[in-house]
Amino acid sequence: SACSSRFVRSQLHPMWQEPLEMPGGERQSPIDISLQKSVFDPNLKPLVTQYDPRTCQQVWNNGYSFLVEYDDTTDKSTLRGGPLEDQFRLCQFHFHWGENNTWGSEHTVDRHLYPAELHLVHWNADKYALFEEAIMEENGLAVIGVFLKVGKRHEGLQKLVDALPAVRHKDSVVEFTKFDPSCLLPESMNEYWTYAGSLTTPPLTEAVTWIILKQAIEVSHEQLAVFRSLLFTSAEEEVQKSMVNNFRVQQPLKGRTIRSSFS
Ligand SMILES: COc1ccc(C[C@H]2SC(=S)NC2=O)c(OC)c1
Ligand SMILES: [Zn+2]
Repeated sequence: SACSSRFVRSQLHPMWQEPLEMPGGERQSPIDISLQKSVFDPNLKPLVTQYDPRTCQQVWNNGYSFLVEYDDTTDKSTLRGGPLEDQFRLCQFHFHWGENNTWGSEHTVDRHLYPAELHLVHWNADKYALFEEAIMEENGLAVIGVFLKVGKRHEGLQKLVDALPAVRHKDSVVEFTKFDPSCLLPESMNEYWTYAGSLTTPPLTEAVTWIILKQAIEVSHEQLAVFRSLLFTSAEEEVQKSMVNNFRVQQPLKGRTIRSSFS
C-alpha cells in the first residue's frame, strides 16, 4: 500500500543521518515525555483498536527500518477513541532500535531510554481519501508508540523475527500474512500520553497525533539482535552497514502540552 513511504527514501542519506531540520517546525517529534510537564486529561477516552490479520500483506526493508504493511483500502483494521475524533486506518508498523540495549527508542520518559520503539501508523480515513493526502494534514495521522524492553521472549513477535533474514538488504520484500499486530500491544491500553507531533523522518510533516503507551512490551535480547542483523545497504553495495541507531534526535517541546490519560 502507498503508506510504505517508498518515496521518502530518496530524501534520506544512504546512511541513517539526521534528517534535515523542518524549517520553522513548531511541533516536531520525537520528544522527551517529562512526567511533571504532563497534564492529566480526564476527558481522554480508552483507545479502540480493531485489527484484522487478513489485511497483513508483506514486510520489507526500506533502507532505514523494516515495515509490516497492511491493506488500507478498506476499514478492516482501524484505530479510534483516545484523543481522536475520527477513525484511522492501520497502514503499517515498524520499529526503531539501537546498536545495543542501552538506547534505541525515539521517545523517552523522563529521559529514560528504551532499547527500541514500535510505531503503529494509522491515517485519517474519515477526512482523507489517501495516505499521501493525510500525511500533509495536521489531523492526518495517528501513531501508537510502544516501548520495547529486554526481558522474556515475545512469542507473537517471533513470527516476524523469523521473517527478517529474508529482508536483510534494503529494498527486499517478502510476503507476510495473517499477522495480528494486537499481539504487540501491552495489556494496559488505557494508560498513555498524547501530544501533537510530526513524522520522525522526511518529509517530517506535522501531521501526527502521537499516542505513546505507558506500559512497555518485553522482547528477548536475541530477538533484538535479529533486528540488528538487518542492513541499511542493498545487496549490490560493497560496504554493508548494519541497520542500527535508526532513530531521530529529540526535538524541542516548544510550548506543547503533553496530556496523560492517567493521573
Ligand atoms: C512519506 O510518509 C512517511 C514517511 C516516513 C514514515 C516513517 C517515519 S514517520 C514515523 S512515525 N516513523 C518513521 O520512521 C512514515 O510513517 C508514517 C510516513
Ligand atoms: Zn517510526
